[in-house]
Amino acid sequence: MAFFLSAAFVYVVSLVLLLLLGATRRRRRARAAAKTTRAAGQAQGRLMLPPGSLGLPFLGETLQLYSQNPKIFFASRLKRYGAVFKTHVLGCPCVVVASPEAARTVLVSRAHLFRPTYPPSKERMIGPQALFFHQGDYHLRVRRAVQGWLGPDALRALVPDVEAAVASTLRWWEGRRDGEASTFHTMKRLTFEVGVATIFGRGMPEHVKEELRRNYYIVERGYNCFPVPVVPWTRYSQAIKARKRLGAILSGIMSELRARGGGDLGDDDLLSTLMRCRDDGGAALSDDQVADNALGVLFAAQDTTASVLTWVLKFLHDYPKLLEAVKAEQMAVYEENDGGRLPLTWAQTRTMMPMTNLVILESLRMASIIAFTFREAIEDVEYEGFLIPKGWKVMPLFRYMHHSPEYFEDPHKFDPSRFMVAPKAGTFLPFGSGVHACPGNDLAKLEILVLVHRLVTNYRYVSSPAAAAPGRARGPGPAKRDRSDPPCVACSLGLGYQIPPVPRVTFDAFSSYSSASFWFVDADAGVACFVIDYWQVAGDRAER
Ligand code: HEM
Repeated sequence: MAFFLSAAFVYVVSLVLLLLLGATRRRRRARAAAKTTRAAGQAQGRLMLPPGSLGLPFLGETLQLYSQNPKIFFASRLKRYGAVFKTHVLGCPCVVVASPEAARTVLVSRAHLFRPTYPPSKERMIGPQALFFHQGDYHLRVRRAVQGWLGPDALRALVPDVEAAVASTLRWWEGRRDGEASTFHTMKRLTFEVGVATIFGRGMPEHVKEELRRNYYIVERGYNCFPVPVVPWTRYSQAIKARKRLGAILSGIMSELRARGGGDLGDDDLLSTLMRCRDDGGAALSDDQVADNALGVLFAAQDTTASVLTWVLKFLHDYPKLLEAVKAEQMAVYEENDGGRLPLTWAQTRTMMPMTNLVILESLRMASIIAFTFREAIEDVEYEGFLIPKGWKVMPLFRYMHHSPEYFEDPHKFDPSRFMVAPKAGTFLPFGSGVHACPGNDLAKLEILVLVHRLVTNYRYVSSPAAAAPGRARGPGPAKRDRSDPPCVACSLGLGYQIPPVPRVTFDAFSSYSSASFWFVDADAGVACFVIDYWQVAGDRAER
């Protein structure tokens, strides 16, 4: 027996050593390949393109990207070529960068050489004058206005609105029966409410809000569809029409604001802040510019935050000890607020919720809902001896860095305590970096903190027996509160919902709605894929 044990031990140790050796060799080979390419270029007195393959003519490597898990597509090339490589996907030659240094170069230190780039159909849908698509003076001016409005003073005043939106969303969720509302859709309701309060202030009449919501969702449904504008019944055409209606709604609101204020606009929302925004010569933004930016912010704020909220709830559900710790700190706030009778304050969200904050950071890392971004080189750029030609796309891979063992020990483990020590600079970029970094990050965190506070102090997680029935997936959702339960305890979970018939997905456990909607042309399918993927993975785990 002792002999077998020691043989097994020797076998395991040798296997581990061999694996480590293999990984080191692969890394060394990738570095050598990059060095050889660079040296060959230097010898000929010219810059070389980064290593990698441009694949087939026209198609590039798009088929490879779509026919496998994107994570594997990128990981295999990163292993072979190193942290900077070329490829050709979705019709564009592209340089992929996956090191903090390269990401910093593209997004921060030489950001002026790389402009943000989106497909024209997406620009048209959001509004071509929205700040995401610009750089230079116009971008800076609008960004200053948006950033100012999402700064600490504005957020402090916004806490009651976020609390009210959270309370009404949870009340709405509580009343739903199984199958009526997934977590993600419910979180989207919440983020829409908060977005509207932030952009348009408190006084928006309910019927205008409803029109806004109706048209917004039509736009959203068409956002990821193949753009066929001439055929009137496609989702894309419908979305373009709805976008025009949204522009008209905003125009009406602006006229009303002007009429009411006689030109002296109030300052309690983002819309009026944008209307007051002037350039150095004193010229105001046009109504189209204001509308594109207001709707752009609504768009940027919604699915991102709803996605992260969904992941936070999933992780709290999966790690009961963490849930207990989060609940303990939230109950302290609840008690300080006289059993929830007093409103939450900005100061409480900043100082009394350290554990919840760590859970949010770790959820942002694990889910990495914005897996990457795109830029385009506006001239030939030299990076570390390589050429990034003018017009090529550049793709910083955030998720790859967030899941790299080089920067995060045991990266697939959900461990909020890792954030008690700040990560190495430039390795954790859930909100991007540089001139286009997310100005809404504090608002997003505020929404999550307020939701978690309300949820864990008023509800409890339960498992619905219906959820386990064959053909149904168990997902986080509302279960009717059992009045015999002690009040003010944790969160009700356990909705079962019918899985809609959608294509299988090939994501790993930490794919997300946002990336799913990127890979699938249909936004609804994207939502369903996310739900299926996530619960299938949960099921697999339970069987192990
Ligand atoms: C957890 C939620 C969120 C995540 C993960 C997120 C992530 C990001 C990222 C990665 C970028 C940079 C994209 C790039 O460099 O190409 C970005 C930009 C942006 N985000 Fe967010 N975001 C979130 C919530 C919000 C919210 C709540 C708002 C507004 C209320 C917002 C407004 C914006 C805007 C306006 C930009 C463009 C900034 C510019 O181009 O200057 N985001 N976001």
